[in-house]
Amino acid sequence: MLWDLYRTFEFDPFLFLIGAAGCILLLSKIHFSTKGGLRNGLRKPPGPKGWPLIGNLLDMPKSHQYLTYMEWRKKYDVIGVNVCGQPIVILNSRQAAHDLLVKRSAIYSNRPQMEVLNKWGGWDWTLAFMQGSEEMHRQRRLLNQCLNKGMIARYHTTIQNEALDFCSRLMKSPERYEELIDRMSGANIMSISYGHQVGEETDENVERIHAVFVQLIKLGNAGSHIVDMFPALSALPSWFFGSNFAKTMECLASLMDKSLTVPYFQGLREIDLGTAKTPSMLHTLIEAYKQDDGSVAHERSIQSVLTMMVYPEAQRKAQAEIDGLLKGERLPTFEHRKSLPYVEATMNEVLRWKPTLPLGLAHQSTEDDVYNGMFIPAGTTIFPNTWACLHEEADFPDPGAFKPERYMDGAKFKEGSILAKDFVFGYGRRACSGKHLADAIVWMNITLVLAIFDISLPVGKSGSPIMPDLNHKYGATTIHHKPFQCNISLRSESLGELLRASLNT
Ligand code: HEM
Repeated sequence: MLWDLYRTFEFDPFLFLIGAAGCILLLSKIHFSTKGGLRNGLRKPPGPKGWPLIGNLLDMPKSHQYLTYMEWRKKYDVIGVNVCGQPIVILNSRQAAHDLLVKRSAIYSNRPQMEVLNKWGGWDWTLAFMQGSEEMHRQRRLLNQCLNKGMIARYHTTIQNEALDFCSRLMKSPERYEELIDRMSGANIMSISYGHQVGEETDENVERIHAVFVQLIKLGNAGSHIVDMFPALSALPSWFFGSNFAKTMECLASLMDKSLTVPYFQGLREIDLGTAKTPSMLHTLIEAYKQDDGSVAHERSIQSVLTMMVYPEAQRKAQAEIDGLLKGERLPTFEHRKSLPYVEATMNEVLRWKPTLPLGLAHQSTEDDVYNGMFIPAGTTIFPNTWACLHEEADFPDPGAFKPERYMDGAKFKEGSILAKDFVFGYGRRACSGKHLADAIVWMNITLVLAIFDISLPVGKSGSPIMPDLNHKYGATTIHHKPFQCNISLRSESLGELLRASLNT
């Protein structure tokens, strides 16, 4: 990056002045926030000691941060660090996450400034990275109107049809499972948001969602870039941070612009022509803004394939439950959800085992606060360590193992079980707006795939099964499985017939 900087930088007195002003602001911010007084004998949240001015910059892990924070948790469940003057608090327990982000949601529901994404990456219209404002409340209200729990039943038919379509494509080309999961996630978003049916094989809207997601992984969470820590630096042109960075930003901004406008106008045209699929959110809220977050649901679906392959016992139990209810004569629908507790437990474990957003999305506090004698100043960035909340040995013995049985009481779903969905979709007033929709999409796809297919490990030349690498990659915000091979085959010809027949009805 420095090399790019030298190559592209030519001395410009105006830029020099801006840069100098930025540095002064930066130093004064560091000076005042590290000096920031503690009142009446209150203490700071504990954490590694750090250095003058840069604070804990050198202590911060470069990758898989949630695991390092879990290590630190052995000493403290609420950790305070300070990176170049920016106070950061990491909530390492269910109790702390609930106490602050849910119970005190009124003052912990801002987002840290995401200058890089919002200013250069064209994300300023997306709710997820918006700071508290009238527009943010308006968007949440609109989304809630379309996606509250009671509304989701309106989309059941669409979700079921997309899942059947996915299964029929999977039946023809099982080796393309990953690409097909991508298509299915995008297709759900497109039809539910805009009433737009995606094309036969490739669809530019779905491909765009995927491309945005790939760029986003590179950029990541709050504080991933120096400009997010010191917003004054955003007065500099993007090329100041390297030509690659500037190109990535340009590409992301153009993708984001098209993601907003292309499907929106396509949807309006389809409504006008009467060719739109209904019901869609666009139908409900012609003027509403839309969110493209199918990518997270995508990773959930991939992980369910992975777990079913590596944990065949869980797969067999879930299939036995489905067969016991439907006798191989019908395919599951949403009506069967309550009668399939082991499938529910399996889904809960898929969500818990490797939460896609292990540190959620960062929140920011808007008022000074005191928690258990610790002073948390306004403007603190708060990371809920969702991974730690769902990997607590006391709550989930042997937390690294995939065990749906944790939630079972005999043949019933155990009352009072800790539900992963209370954590993986975030907390309080900024919790995921699409959580009920995502819950329905993930359930339907897991259940149909279990009902129709067997997923197994591929066999190598020596005749022994090839185990996938279960270590995951961690982008700046999200967990990703490493590529793996698997065998997906129809459980029986009659199930294939049932699938073909349901596609024709
Ligand atoms: C399995 C799939 C999904 C997971 C695990 C997930 C998870 C999350 C998480 C952890 C957050 C941050 C919550 C917080 O700040 O505390 C979030 C925010 C958000 N999600 Fe999702 N999400 C999923 C699917 C969806 C879908 C399908 C949609 C849209 C239909 C959606 C729309 C949003 C929006 C709009 C926000 C921002 C809310 C705000 O900042 O006020 N999500 N999601």
